[in-house]
Amino acid sequence: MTVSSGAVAPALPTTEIAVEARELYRFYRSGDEETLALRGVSVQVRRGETVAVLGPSGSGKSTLLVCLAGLDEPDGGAVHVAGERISHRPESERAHLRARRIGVLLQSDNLITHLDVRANVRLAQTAVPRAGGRGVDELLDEVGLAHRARALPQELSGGELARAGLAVALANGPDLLLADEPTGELDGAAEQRVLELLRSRASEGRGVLIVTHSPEAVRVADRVVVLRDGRVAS
Ligand SMILES: Nc1ncnc2c1ncn2[C@@H]1O[C@H](COP(=O)(O)OP(=O)(O)OP(=O)(O)O)[C@@H](O)[C@H]1O
Repeated sequence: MTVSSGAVAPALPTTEIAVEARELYRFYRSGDEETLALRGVSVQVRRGETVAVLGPSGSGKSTLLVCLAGLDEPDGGAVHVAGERISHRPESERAHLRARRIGVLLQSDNLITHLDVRANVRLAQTAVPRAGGRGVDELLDEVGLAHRARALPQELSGGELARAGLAVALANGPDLLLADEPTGELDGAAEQRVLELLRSRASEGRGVLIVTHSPEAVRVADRVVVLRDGRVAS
């Protein structure tokens, strides 16, 4: 594991890059107040790589993650996922790219409340009916939730919800997995299992970026990017 400036190395062919963000800026305005959440952040995750993003509360970690996912638009800079630009495009195009290429796990969960766990995972696969993908049962087994397949989200514990959310995020076989505190709700054994799962997905040639405070997650990461005040700390 190395600590990185997050700087972008321009020489890699785009086929080797899961996500590349260049000089991202994001300003939030409420009334007269302006918050500079991202101030020129450049980050790259290669295929096969697990990157942990650390930083104090308010340093811009979640903002970076939603900009990489195309869930929010940066005010400046650009994001490319698997060589395709996701920033500064209509929401429908961003959603289409996300459904095919990206798995996202946010702190607020990504489950639809009136569908059981199994149906939630299946729904996330509808954009990618390609052969060779993992089936719903295999995914639920991998996250240790096969026995809760028929449960509704509100019937799950915090740790089970996190793992169901992860199964949904992995359901489309993403080139890029973006996860905000994927192990925050998990005990030691469950955390190990999830971290091993993320590592195994990276070893298949996917890029994995996790926002985390967990020392265990930092330990398994190939590289750490530290944010401070909306900038990559050097
Ligand atoms: N929708 C919003 N409107 C206004 N300000 C926001 C909004 N979202 C985030 N911010 C502000 O932007 C800054 C960065 O927030 P962000 O959530 O990205 O930080 P973080 O590093 O993820 O924090 P934490 O570790 O506490 O989750 C903070 O000052 C936050 O208050």
